[in-house]
Amino acid sequence: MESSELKKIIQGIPKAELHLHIEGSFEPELMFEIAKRNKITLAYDSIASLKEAYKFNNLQEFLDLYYIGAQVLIHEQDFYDLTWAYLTKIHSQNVVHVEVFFDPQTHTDRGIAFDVVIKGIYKALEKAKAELNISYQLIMSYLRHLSEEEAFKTLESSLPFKDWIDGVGLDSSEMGNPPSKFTKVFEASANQGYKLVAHAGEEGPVDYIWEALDHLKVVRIDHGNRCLDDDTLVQRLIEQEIPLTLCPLSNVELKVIQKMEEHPVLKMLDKGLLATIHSDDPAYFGGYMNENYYETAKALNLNKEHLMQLAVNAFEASWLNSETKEKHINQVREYFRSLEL
Ligand code: HPA
Ligand SMILES: [Zn+2]
Repeated sequence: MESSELKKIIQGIPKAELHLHIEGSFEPELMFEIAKRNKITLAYDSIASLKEAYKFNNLQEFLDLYYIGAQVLIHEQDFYDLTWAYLTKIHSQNVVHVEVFFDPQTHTDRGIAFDVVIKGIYKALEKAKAELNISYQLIMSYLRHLSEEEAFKTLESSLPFKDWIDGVGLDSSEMGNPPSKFTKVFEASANQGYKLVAHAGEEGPVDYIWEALDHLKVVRIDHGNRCLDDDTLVQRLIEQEIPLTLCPLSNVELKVIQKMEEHPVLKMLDKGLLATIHSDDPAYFGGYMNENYYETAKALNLNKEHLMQLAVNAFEASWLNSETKEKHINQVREYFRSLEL
């Protein structure tokens, strides 16, 4: 397929984004603008020099910069502007449903109140629902490099806003911080009615995916690249229809894979896994949903059937109710049929 035709097809697909860290959508231009109004001096003297620093050898090198960037977010308006910028961007890419991660501890640890963070994010999400017709779910992620006790404090802080939060996740430095470290707080989160997901098998071993399933009882695995190392696990994921939210550009940028041609998503689709594609931290990894679809399709020579399957899988894997899921899936199928006319 010609590049321009492929791009046009991808643009037109109604898409769902299920793996997105709102702090990772912080574009350098907006970061400088917010830093300026909050009278914070960034360690980089220009947008160009900040972008120059976006070269990572692993997850930790990225996280170090991601947490520094987040430090300029102080007021509710900052969180609102960050979220609104992301939502208008994905609207331009025909993303119609999003499940957004936010990391409260990245902010509460610097003295920003939980309610400041969530109110800014929530108001932008509600505006997008009303004005851009984007449906959403909100997922509060615990930082796994911190203790379970600190995660419990975050759970406690979230309770006044329980109606705004749909689920909890687990992110940050994976190696040395296995899912089992958070068994109790995930159980307590489930008791509050939160749905459960966790990053597992991004850099970490296949055992971490098993732990996320067996100890945390998650309904979805974020990344999960490493599952192909274990046939028994693959069978389990297929039988229980556990989705994997893959992030191809992230995987290349963080050297989880050496090049896009090695990305496991096609093998996963061939095996019948519920694999989906998302952007993770688009401001840091060089692309939003369209760019992730495009680079993956180009490198793996994906055809229209594959693209359709990926788009359908994302709605299937979402937390939309079954009627709305069906509606979106039919729209995806109709779109691909219309391309053949
Ligand atoms: O890609 C990621 N992996 C783990 N933690 C994260 N926090 C933001 N992005 C990521
Ligand atoms: Zn992630």
